Amino acid sequence: MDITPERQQAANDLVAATREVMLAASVTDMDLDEMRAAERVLTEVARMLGKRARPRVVRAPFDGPATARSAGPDHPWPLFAYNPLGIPLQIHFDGDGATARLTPDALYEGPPDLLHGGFSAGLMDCMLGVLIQAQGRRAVTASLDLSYLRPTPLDQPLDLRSRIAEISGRKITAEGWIEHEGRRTVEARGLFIEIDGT
Ligand SMILES: CCCCCCCCCCCCCC(=O)SCCNC(=O)CCNC(=O)[C@H](O)C(C)(C)COP(=O)(O)OP(=O)(O)OC[C@H]1O[C@@H](n2cnc3c(N)ncnc32)[C@H](O)[C@@H]1OP(=O)(O)O
Repeated sequence: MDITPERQQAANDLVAATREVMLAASVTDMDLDEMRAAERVLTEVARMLGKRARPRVVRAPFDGPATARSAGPDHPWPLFAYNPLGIPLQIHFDGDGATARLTPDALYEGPPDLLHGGFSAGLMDCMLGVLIQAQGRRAVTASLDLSYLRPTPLDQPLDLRSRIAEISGRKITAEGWIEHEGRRTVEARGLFIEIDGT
């Protein structure tokens, strides 16, 4: 089925609403009966949506980040607009770098009141990988090293950054970091290998 702009917007709105439900379901303190009632509604919604489904989540076009990069820093590329499990990011490209701002909520908690380190790794993989994709290169992560320098808080704005460090043949090294109030909490360095593919 063709993805018209209206359909794309409806799918993105549905995913955003699902994310709200995920957060609400995780932190709700309702009575037992209310929780059961909510569960019945959600099960019904899942049945309704599943009546006609594709086997995989919709893929955004490969050249989307490159198009956003050519349009300039005021045209961010949205990540995980079709998948409520991903952490939604608006990635801005500026020359050889990328930036994003995120305020992680309770869904992403690891240690009490802090961002789970696995999510930090996922965010860094995305910031590095999408920056490479925005240069028109098809590459996969071969290795990703992280240093957790200090705790990363929830419910506070975080700045995410990435830049290309080196390109040598098929090997692309990129670096990234997460900042809170101007101090780095996480640093990452990843090796990406260009692959053939359409
Ligand atoms: C259709 C496709 C769509 C794709 C969309 C992409 C955009 C997505 C963007 C978002 C992405 C999101 C991110 C994701 O989620 S990507 C998903 C997670 N990553 C993977 O699943 C990758 C799995 N691994 C592989 O497929 C292969 O191992 C690759 C392709 C990486 C290399 O196997 P290949 O047989 O091709 O290469 P080679 O063995 O000839 O090695 C070549 C060179 O690389 C060096 N080397 C290799 N591995 C390592 C290592 N671990 N550490 C250090 N160095 C390593 C090696 O020494 C050699 O160097 P040199 O001797 O030449 O100096």
